[in-house]
Amino acid sequence: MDALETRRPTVVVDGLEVEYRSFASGKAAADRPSLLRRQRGVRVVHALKGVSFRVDEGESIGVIGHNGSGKSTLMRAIAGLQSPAAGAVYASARPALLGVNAALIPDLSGDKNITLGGLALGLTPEEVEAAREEIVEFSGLAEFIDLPMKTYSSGMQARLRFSIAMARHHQILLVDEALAVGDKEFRAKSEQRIRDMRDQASTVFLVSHSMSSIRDTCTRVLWIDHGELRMDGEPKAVVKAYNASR
Ligand SMILES: Nc1ncnc2c1ncn2[C@@H]1O[C@H](COP(=O)(O)OP(=O)(O)OP(=O)(O)O)[C@@H](O)[C@H]1O
Repeated sequence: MDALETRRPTVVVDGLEVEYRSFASGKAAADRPSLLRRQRGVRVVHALKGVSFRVDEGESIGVIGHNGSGKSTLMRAIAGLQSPAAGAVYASARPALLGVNAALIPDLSGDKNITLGGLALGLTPEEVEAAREEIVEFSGLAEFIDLPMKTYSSGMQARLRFSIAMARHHQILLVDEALAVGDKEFRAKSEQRIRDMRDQASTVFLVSHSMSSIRDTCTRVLWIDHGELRMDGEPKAVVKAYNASR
């Protein structure tokens, strides 16, 4: 049998379109009569315009593109948090989105947030206890773990979130820029963890503006440009083309 035929698809994105509608405000909108404002003030942003690709188990997919190109929207749509205006997303398991904005409670200590985050991920209280030491160690925050999370820097908060999320095996993991805020040492550790997950046949999506993270971690790269899939291929080639376009 051909090697391609033995690979199992984990995520299929088919003609995905996403639109955001929002009301304009400010002087231009205020100058118009209210009825017109409602009609004319609606802004429609076509954030994804017919994106299609298929991902197989064991692939780690880098997602790159300029600010506002639609990368986070794509992650949210794959996670099921954003409904498509057209097209569809199919996944072999429930994708877990790890973003810098994942909800933990700032007033609670890092330690209490480990409990909260672990339970939110679907771990049992016993599994949270079993994982606690490793989470604290991976985060490198042992001396701060009893302090409220709001006293942490954004990098420290991101480290804790990433460490909690990694306590559970995910068949499909979406990482949106979480690595960018950690320091160099933590980034190297996190990238290794992502490679390990890939070796365990999980599928990882990594959104990043760091081309070195993308090259070191991913087996394939999607370049999203103005809501369209501009290039899909081998990391070195896609990163080179992207850099040349800037
Ligand atoms: N909630 C929203 N309401 C209206 N427009 C939105 C919303 N979220 C995103 N957009 C718009 O959709 C487009 C794509 O945004 P998205 O956040 O997916 O881009 P991105 O590639 O992740 O950007 P960045 O690299 O800056 O994080 C942008 O034009 C943005 O302004």
